[in-house]
Formats: sequence, structure tokens, C-alpha cells
Amino acid sequence: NFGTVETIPEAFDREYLSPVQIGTPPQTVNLNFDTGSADLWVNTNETPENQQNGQVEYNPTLSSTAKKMEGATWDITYGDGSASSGIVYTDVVSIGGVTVQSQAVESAQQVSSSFQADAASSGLLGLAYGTINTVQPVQQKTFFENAMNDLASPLFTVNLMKQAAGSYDFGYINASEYTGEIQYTPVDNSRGFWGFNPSGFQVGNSSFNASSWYAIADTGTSLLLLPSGMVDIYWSAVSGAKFDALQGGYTFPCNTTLPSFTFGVEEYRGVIPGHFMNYAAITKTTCFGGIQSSDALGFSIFGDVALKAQFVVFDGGDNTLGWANK
Ligand SMILES: CC[C@H](C)[C@H](NC(=O)[C@H](C)NC(=O)[C@@H](CCSC)NC[C@@H](N)Cc1ccccc1)C(=O)O
Repeated sequence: NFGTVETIPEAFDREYLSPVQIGTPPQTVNLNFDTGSADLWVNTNETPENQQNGQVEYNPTLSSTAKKMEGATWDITYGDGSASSGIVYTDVVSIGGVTVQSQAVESAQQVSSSFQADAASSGLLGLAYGTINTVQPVQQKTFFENAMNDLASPLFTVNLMKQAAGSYDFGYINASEYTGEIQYTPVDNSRGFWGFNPSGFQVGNSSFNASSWYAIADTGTSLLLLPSGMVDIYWSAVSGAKFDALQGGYTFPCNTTLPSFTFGVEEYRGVIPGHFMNYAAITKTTCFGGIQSSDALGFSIFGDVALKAQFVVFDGGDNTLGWANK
């Protein structure tokens, strides 16, 4: 079978939320689909009230198909320092008409401050490889891994949009969502991520700089995080841009016209329009850049700033990533 679900951007395209049905009768919660992690966790009746800010909860006691996974716990930390932990149930989970009868649903008994403050998001739905799922003592599979064998094709596609509704499609490729040909490239999943090797980059209409490095496709990261050498070259083309240690990255005058950023995947060239690199205004006149350094992380992240300019196929059958402009 196959299905599609819309995904809605929060302010600044900081994150994208999609409705997910859990339990019987179905309880709908909006989750942050995250190809950079592999835990499906959600605010529940077990999440302390003082760690919530109005989030919609999943309540397993109201679901006739919920089963507690005795003795199971989870505990996750993210690259931005946020974290959450708790216990585990299995229940029916449906996304856009694709149903998994027994999905590990991780109930949050502790969430860190950035999650507490994010009232619109009830949790995360991991779409990375289950090898980095944090449930103990028995590691659990992701929704996609559990659904994959029943899908028409063992893949899902990601079509994020700038300040507009996009979609996650499961089991099929919708040709109306992209232009040109899809460029497939092998995935390095040795760290549990959808890792790949970009082949270079280009700022505006300048020449293409061939280079090969490791990056991950991560819908749960807002920005495009690249080696500082590339980031410095990009911002050196923007008059008034400067590295602002207080803000933790490059800022620039908001009224500047920004150059596009093109990345290579083998022979393919993915183009990110210049205005996508304006992440958010810090003051009336100073804006924060959407391209920032990944040096502190140790690897590059193609987050939403890049992904919202592309149609991306995550193929779990042959472990490839497919890229197309749109
Ligand atoms: C510091 C933690 C390191 C990065 C590592 N954790 C990870 O790699 C986790 C699974 N993935 C992540 O932290 C990153 C990918 C690697 S970044 C170093 N993606 C998921 C993240 N953006 C999800 C998120 C969404 C909204 C708000 C906050 C966080 C670990 O547990 O060792």
C-alpha cells in the first residue's frame, strides 16, 4: 500500500509538523518527522504537567490496542543538547493511510526545555535507521522500517516547502512533486543516518568547487550546516555579512540580496535560492544566516534550509538517496 501526509512549517521553517494517528480509537498528534533520529516519542498523560506547555497528548489508557512494553525504557540526546526519556508502549500507528499494527511508541516522562517550550509539537517521529533507536533492553524499529515490506515501493519521499504545506509520501514517487531527473546516490548508514557524499558546491553564478565530504539528510535540523571553509566562501560574497560570536553564527543586513547556493550530488546540481539563506531576523535590520558551520558537530547536515529546495527520495530498499529540484 502507500500513503501521503501533509507537513506544515512552524515559524521560520524552524521545524515541520505532520499529523499522526495513534491507538484505537485513533488519537491524532502532530509530530516532527526526523530523518536524523530513530525514536518515535510523544507527550502523554505520563509527561509531568510542569514540563508541558499545552501540547496535545497521546493517552495509552484510552486506547484499547495499547500494550505496555514491560521493562523497556528510552533516553535520547540530540545534537542541539536537547533530550527526552521515558517508557515504551506498542500501539497501532497510522500516517496518511499507511498503518503499522504494532509500533513502539515512546512515552515521555522527561523532556528538556526546548521541547517543553514547543507547544505545537507533541514529539518526534524518527525516520533514520533503527540501529540508533535508543529503546533498551530491546532496540525498536522505526515506523518506516515496520511499514516498508508492505509498501508498494520500499521508500518514502520528502517534499518540504518554504512557508507552505509540503508532504511526506510513503511507498511511491509522485512525479508532480519535482522537475527533471532524480539523481540517486548510495547511502552510508554506518552511523544510523541517511549519510551521503556531496560532490562540491557553488556560490551564485561563480564556478563549481569540486569536493567530496560526508553529510547527512536531516529533516529535524533547521539549517544547512557545512564545513566552515565553504560557509566562509558563501558569506564572503555577501556585503555586510559577519561572524557574530554572540549570535553563534553569520549574520547579514536583512536588505541584502543573497546569492543562491548550489550543491553537487555526483553529476547532479541541487540549487537553493538565495532568499532561502535568510533564516530569521534578529533585529529590524540584522538577519541570521541559513548556512552555518558544522565544524563543532564533526559532520555536515543538509537540514530544512536545503531540503525545502529539493524533492528527496529516501530508499530503504537499496539504501540510496534520490535528489531532484522542484
Ligand atoms: C549530541 C547527541 C549526538 C548528536 C547523538 N544524537 C543524535 O545523533 C540524534 C539521534 N540526532 C541528532 O541529534 C540530529 C542529527 C545529528 S546532529 C549532531 N538530528 C536530529 C535532531 N535535529 C532532532 C531534533 C529535532 C528538534 C529539536 C531538537 C532535536 C548521540 O545521541 O550521540
